[in-house]
Amino acid sequence: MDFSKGHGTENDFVVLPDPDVRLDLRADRVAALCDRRAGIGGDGVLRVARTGALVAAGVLDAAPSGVGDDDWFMDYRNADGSIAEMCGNGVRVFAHYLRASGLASTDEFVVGSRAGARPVTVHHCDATTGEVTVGMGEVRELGTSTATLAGLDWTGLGIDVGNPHLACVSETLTAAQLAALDLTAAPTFDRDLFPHGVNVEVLTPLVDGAVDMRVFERGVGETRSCGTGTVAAAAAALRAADRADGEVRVRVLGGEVRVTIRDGVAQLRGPSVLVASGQVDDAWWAALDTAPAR
Ligand SMILES: N[C@@H](CCC[C@H](N)C(=O)O)C(=O)O
Repeated sequence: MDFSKGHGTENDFVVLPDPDVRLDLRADRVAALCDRRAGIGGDGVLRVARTGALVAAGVLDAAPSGVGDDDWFMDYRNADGSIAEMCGNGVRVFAHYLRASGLASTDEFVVGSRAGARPVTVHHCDATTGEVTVGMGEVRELGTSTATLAGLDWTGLGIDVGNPHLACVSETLTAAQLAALDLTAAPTFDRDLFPHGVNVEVLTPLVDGAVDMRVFERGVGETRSCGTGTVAAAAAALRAADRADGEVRVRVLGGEVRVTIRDGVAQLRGPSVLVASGQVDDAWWAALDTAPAR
């Protein structure tokens, strides 16, 4: 079984090319692959499959609107094996992988996701590095809510960008205070507003077009970046500054991305790095079937 390993602003993924959907990506197998000590390690898995093949295999009920059977589909899984609708950093790595491996032959194409079609533009690509803009679709505001994280209460804006976020802008928070927060424990949040869980972002206010952000991701824990989270953060930061549209540079632990929001629709631009490729050992993969439940 071939794999590649890549990251977008240090949000890292195991990329599994599986065009015809032969792999059974059970949650325990995904978690084993993402294990940083006993597996390859990653915040998630990106299965590279044809949309039609995922439907035929019963992984998807139907192709999402705007996604054709022959389009490549990013079948995204969180490190704990759960399925999420979208991954903004993942789409950049996915598009870079398709282009670098020759599976995509143009710089503009559509990537399928459970949240719908995500058009990408590959600005630069070689075997190792890429720079990609993703059309992230509609930014839907869900209203104000609160969460407890790092022992503190945060008020934020619930935002749906295909997956759920609570983006908390603190007007008094400095970058140094943000860096000092302990984000090891999972947040508590309003389960009525977020029945399927939520990704929680904490960020500084918009200054000179930029914010600093940290994130606790559903199904993963703290990550060094979250692309959909940066879109939610940008939307919340603009809203806190009484604006709806604009461009925001979002600084995360793993680097920086650029989010543009116009008329409620977002674009995300940022880097991708492909760091390794190889083969998952067949015996290790097969032994997962007899390993005790994790
Ligand atoms: N890291 C991703 C988001 C991955 C999904 C998220 N953990 C969820 O469960 O919604 C990104 O870059 O957007």
